[in-house]
Amino acid sequence: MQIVVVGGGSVGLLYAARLARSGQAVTVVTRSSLQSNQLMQNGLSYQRLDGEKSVVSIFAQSIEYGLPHADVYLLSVKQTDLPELLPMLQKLPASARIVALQNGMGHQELLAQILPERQCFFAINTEGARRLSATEVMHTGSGLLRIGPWESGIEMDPLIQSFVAVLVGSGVNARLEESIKPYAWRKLMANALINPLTALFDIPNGALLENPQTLQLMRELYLEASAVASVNGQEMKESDWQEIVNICRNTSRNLSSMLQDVRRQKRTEVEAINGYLVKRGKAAGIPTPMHEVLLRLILLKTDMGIGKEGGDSK
Ligand SMILES: NC(=O)C1=CN([C@@H]2O[C@H](COP(=O)(O)OP(=O)(O)OC[C@H]3O[C@@H](n4cnc5c(N)ncnc54)[C@H](OP(=O)(O)O)[C@@H]3O)[C@@H](O)[C@H]2O)C=CC1
Ligand SMILES: CC(C)(CO)C(=O)C(=O)O
Repeated sequence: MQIVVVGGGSVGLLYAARLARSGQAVTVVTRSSLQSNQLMQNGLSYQRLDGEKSVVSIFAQSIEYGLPHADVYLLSVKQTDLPELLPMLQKLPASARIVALQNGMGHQELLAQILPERQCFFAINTEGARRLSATEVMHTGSGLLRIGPWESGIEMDPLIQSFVAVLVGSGVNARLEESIKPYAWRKLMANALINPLTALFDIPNGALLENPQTLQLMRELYLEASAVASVNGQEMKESDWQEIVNICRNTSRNLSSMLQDVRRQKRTEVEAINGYLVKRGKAAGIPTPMHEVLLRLILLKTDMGIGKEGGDSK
């Protein structure tokens, strides 16, 4: 099976490394030719959860040459970068399958505008990853990669079934689901609690659980978001709150993707996460003042360049 990972960031490099390490035909499509050249020359350095390091040979090319032929395209760019890929995705042959693994919401609607439902699949990832440089990635938290169609009722696709089997064979904790939508809502809730707080306070995920104040903030944000989820047909249970706490615990060393963005002074996904909850809340007449404040604080923090660090060597 030919696999293309679009986006050589934290998550893209994590899965590319694991697939390539087990001998799969995988190509990383990067934004810059500098990164693709470095990957081709130096290989991809991958640090496992247990600390073991290895360098994996990998194919890479820059997006300026378009998308190479593949059976499955794993889209691991941010929500904010998806729109610019749409013209290329629209030209893919009908046999190709897309798996979009963005956090937040909005990607499903975008892809549905350009591709038939039978070509589009979605992934919800609770694994933690951190790109250390253009050619180095570290696995920072254990989790699960759920893959499936957005809604149930779609006949299972053999190519996607094989893709999940290939991931599992590569040691990835991957699972095929009948419908991703309920998981996407639950992941949205988790990201709406974890990401902006870790980005604001510049702390790893696990630190949120160490202070009763942050835990209380998370709980109140959860209750606000649950009301929005409920009017959208997603009833949250106490176990869903527990699951968010578990994600925090299992990725305790991880710097959330939003904190990584703030540090690198990149646009964050806050509009697709807390912003989405605020928008859906407004449409249903449900107040979401805490999510609205977080949304504005993160936008401000990025605008003002607060939290910037040296960044990686990309
Ligand atoms: N990091 C984590 O632990 C987790 C992240 N996620 C989600 O996974 C998704 C990816 O996140 P993450 O890996 O952290 O993000 P990163 O920003 O680390 O990686 C995204 C990569 O996509 C590249 N890119 C952007 N546009 C293009 C393009 N047009 N063509 C080719 N490459 C492009 C970026 O290049 P450049 O750097 O040059 O901009 C960057 O390398 C997000 O939706 C995130 O929320 C989910 C779970 C955990
Ligand atoms: C799972 C989690 C919270 C890991 O940090 C994540 O999705 C992110 O950072 O965006």
